[in-house]
Amino acid sequence: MTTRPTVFIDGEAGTTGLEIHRRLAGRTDIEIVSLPADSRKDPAARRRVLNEVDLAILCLPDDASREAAAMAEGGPTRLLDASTAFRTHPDWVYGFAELAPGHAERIAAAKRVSNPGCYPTGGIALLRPLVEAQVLGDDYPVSVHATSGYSGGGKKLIESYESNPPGEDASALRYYGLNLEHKHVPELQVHSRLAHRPIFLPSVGAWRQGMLVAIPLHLRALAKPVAGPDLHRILDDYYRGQRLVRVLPYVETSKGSLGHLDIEVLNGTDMLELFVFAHPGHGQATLVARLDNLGKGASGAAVQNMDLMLGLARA
Ligand SMILES: NC(=O)C1=CN([C@@H]2O[C@H](COP(=O)(O)OP(=O)(O)OC[C@H]3O[C@@H](n4cnc5c(N)ncnc54)[C@H](OP(=O)(O)O)[C@@H]3O)[C@@H](O)[C@H]2O)C=CC1
Ligand SMILES: CC(=O)N[C@@H](CCC(=O)OP(=O)(O)O)C(=O)O
Repeated sequence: MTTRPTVFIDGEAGTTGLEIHRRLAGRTDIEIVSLPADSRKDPAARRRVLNEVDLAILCLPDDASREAAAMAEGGPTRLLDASTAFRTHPDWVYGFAELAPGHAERIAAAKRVSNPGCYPTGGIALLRPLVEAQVLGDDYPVSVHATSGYSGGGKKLIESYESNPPGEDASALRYYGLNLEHKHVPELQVHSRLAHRPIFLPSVGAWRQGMLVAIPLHLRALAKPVAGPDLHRILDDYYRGQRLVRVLPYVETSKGSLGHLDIEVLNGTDMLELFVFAHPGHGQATLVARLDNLGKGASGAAVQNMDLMLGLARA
């Protein structure tokens, strides 16, 4: 009889932890280890389990993740962290399997993997192939405009939107991160391989889940003389054969075709869709990523990384 790998979800009662649980329900190739509800925040109980299982998935606030990683330091347990704490840490492998050729294998071999942020998943997926192709110079002044369903804000923001009456945070749509200090900027810059900090303008609104990430480009400012179809071909080649990243057909906007994208289309899936819109006459393009912030933007990516790390099928 073969033993099944054991998996502990630290923070299993939170938004990301519950979604991972839901995705793993019914899986017979792993064994989920849980703490009783009354000891799920007990440091001694967590330390014990964190050193017993094959893989621990940390779905905790940053400080609690750092604390859990310290508890598991030196032990045999492999860690997959959903927080922002280690996403640019040199000892941790960034958990975006489609980042570059061979990257899924790096995740599979790693002892420490950091699951990407939801917004950077879209931004990096669009930028990295163009930087690698030296079409987008690493010094291009990148701006990323993105919008997310409120579940991206975790339990507190969900309660605010779903309580009756709604909390004061529950606006129809609001910009935030206007201090240009959003926690996702470092990973967006590092893993896109940009020389300078991108400007990142996030927004959140009154739908539960679903995310769009848009990057406008002036074609004349690119490092090579390329047109919209070239940008599309680079992305299409880069992600060919990937199960969870789909590059949609090129859209030449001057031909009056598709001029809008809906945000909730991928909800409940782990898919990431990439679009290139360009207007040759104006020399302008918009790259867009669409995803479910709780899917490929969080729990879906975590399960994909878990499968890679444990050598289970599907990844
Ligand atoms: N929501 C999202 O779309 C995404 C979130 N993330 C990241 O995942 C992590 C979790 O986020 P999210 O699920 O949204 O957050 P939530 O606030 O929904 O859940 C966090 C969970 O961690 C528990 N917790 C807090 N401190 C401790 C501790 N010291 N020991 C044990 N458990 C603790 C909380 O307990 P209690 O229930 O008592 O509050 C809660 O259940 C964060 O780092 C976030 O940045 C990543 C990608 C997307
Ligand atoms: C709408 C909203 O508040 N979103 C969160 C990001 C959610 C997310 O996925 O970020 P992490 O992966 O880093 O937790 C924010 O902007 O802080």
